[in-house]
Amino acid sequence: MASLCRRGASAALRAAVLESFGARLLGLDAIGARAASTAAGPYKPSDTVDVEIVRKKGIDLIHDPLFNKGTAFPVPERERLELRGLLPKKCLTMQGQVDRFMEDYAYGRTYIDPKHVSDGGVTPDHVRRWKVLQELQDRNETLFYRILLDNFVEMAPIVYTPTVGWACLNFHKLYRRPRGMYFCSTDKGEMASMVWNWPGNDVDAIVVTDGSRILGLGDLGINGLGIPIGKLDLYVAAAGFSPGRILPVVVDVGTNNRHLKDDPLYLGLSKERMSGPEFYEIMDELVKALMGRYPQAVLQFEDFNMAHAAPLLERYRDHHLCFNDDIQGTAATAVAGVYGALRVQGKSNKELAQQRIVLVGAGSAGTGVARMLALGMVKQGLSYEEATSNFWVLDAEGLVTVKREKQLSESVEPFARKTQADPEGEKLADTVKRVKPTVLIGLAGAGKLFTEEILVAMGEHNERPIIMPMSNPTHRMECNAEEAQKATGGRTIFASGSPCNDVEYEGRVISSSQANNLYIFPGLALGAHLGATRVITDEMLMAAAEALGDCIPEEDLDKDIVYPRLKDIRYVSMIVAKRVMRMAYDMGHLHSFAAKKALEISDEELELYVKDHMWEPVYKPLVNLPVGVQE
Ligand SMILES: NC(=O)C1=CN([C@@H]2O[C@H](COP(=O)(O)OP(=O)(O)OC[C@H]3O[C@@H](n4cnc5c(N)ncnc54)[C@H](OP(=O)(O)O)[C@@H]3O)[C@@H](O)[C@H]2O)C=CC1
Ligand SMILES: CC(=O)C(=O)O
Ligand SMILES: [Mg+2]
Repeated sequence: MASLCRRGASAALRAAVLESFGARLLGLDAIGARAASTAAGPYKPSDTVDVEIVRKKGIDLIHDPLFNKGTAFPVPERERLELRGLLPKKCLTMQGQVDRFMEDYAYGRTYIDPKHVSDGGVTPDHVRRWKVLQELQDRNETLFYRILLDNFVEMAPIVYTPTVGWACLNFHKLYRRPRGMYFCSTDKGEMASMVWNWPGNDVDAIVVTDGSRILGLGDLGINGLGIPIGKLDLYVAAAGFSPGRILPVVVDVGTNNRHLKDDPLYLGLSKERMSGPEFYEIMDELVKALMGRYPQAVLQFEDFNMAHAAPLLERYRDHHLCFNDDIQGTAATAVAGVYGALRVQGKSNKELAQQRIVLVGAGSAGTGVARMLALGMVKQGLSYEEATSNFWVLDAEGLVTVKREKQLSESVEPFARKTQADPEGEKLADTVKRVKPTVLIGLAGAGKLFTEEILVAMGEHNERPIIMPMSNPTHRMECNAEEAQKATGGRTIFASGSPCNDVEYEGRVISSSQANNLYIFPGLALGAHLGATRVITDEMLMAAAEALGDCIPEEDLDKDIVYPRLKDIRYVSMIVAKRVMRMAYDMGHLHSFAAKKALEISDEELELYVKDHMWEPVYKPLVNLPVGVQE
């Protein structure tokens, strides 16, 4: 069925769905939000207001961030839940709390010494804002997510890349209170019982890392837990997972980061990283423990190094509801971005098959992206071998060819160049000049690889070069938007892993887009979770990629924007989830009876189904009161 957002589709219908999202984002309470969905379709609960079951009272309730409302506890709840005297007299509305918080967030009272900020692209003010937000999350999650969702464009770079990179680098110094679970190789044999220490009986999404390749920052050991936390913040804000039903996990198998190992403040194992069969034994036990207690949860593997990322995915993907975000989420993101860029050029998805793609970084992300773009070309009629011949892939040793002496990994091997014309180990600049690619993608995490010379060459060979420096965080990107536009006379269609400002060039403002898997993983996981799909297949990922591409409004394509606006992230996640569920259904992987029913009725019905299963950051009543008393 046609997407609501496809070019030429009914703008009015799309606007109506967006508007109904907007109504929620603008602060309709639970009752109002339900009324909105009631008007639109049959997924309506009754007129009664659900009372949240909370087993705590008094100070314990205030100290539980999942239920705490702080100064917004209404008088009846203060009376019935033994809160009187524990809070200032004045009861604020949630909006009143938002206003107080935003003042602190925007102007700040904490001074951060610039010398404590070591990560390029992250300023002391980013760090201050990150701290203010963390403190709020530790106190009151509902308010935190309300604010994060309503200010997503401003705050995603704070809770996520690039600032989360700084937080991971400094995690051992910043650690104050626990969030998520820590498993260690020394816990071998105990994990199945340890997992029962987690307080939640229901978990819908788990993100796990071993910290071995955090963004482009390398091995950060258990400091890497900041990434599952940041990713799951986006699960909640972007896709409406419930904050009480997510679980960030780090598995400590040592670290090869000498600085951390030698640092007395480091909180993980100070020994060399484990590998080989021992590593897989630990992972098998961990996955079994997590899935044993939470068999319905989606498991996202995140930021595992190249040696383990693909093998772990292959180990579990056929019989677990899991995916690797760096390999698969990034791949779907890149496909959507290239489709978007082709449409900016006035071309259709079909012309993917005609692209010549140079891709720097032959790791988990790079080879995942190459494979999925190749599968996209296969969809347009090429054989897989023909498709792979459109790629030139480089790693730290230069162009990868079949002449490479060291053994190539299974994921790189299909992309190794086979012709005499392709010199083994060729430098990027030479490859770009020789091959004249239409698309240049960076996923090496090595900083400024797209030099002026390379960018100029891209501009010489293409009327509208497509340039995607996708590495993270900001200072590991291959180039920034300004460099790309300057070198190509403002003609680049640009998308980067971490956010870049739009560029002013010769009196024009040229848009920059963000090519980050944050557009895919929340909606993909939501679709898989709601559809109880049990596995996540290539077809579901391709459906997610196409859905994402279709979400770009016509008027944004005219401004060279190749991804949807971040302010519409919940809408995007809903569309991605919907298309993932539809594909799962077509492939016989949709096992949720309710989702199947909604899907069989109509596309709109399915959208409402997805929307109504998204958690909303609004205060729910904690005691039974007549409707209206809560606010
Ligand atoms: N935008 C997004 O959504 C995403 C971005 N990323 C980013 O992609 C980057 C890579 O991630 P991932 O693939 O998992 O990492 P890996 O460690 O698996 O792979 C890195 C690859 O880059 C190559 N490389 C390193 N230095 C250079 C260099 N100087 N010139 C050319 N190639 C080089 C490595 O080659 P060799 O093996 O020879 O050392 C390797 O092939 C990170 O910065 C990460 O943040 C990842 C996922 C999503
Ligand atoms: C975005 C992401 O997943 C990464 O940079 O690793
Ligand atoms: Mg990642």
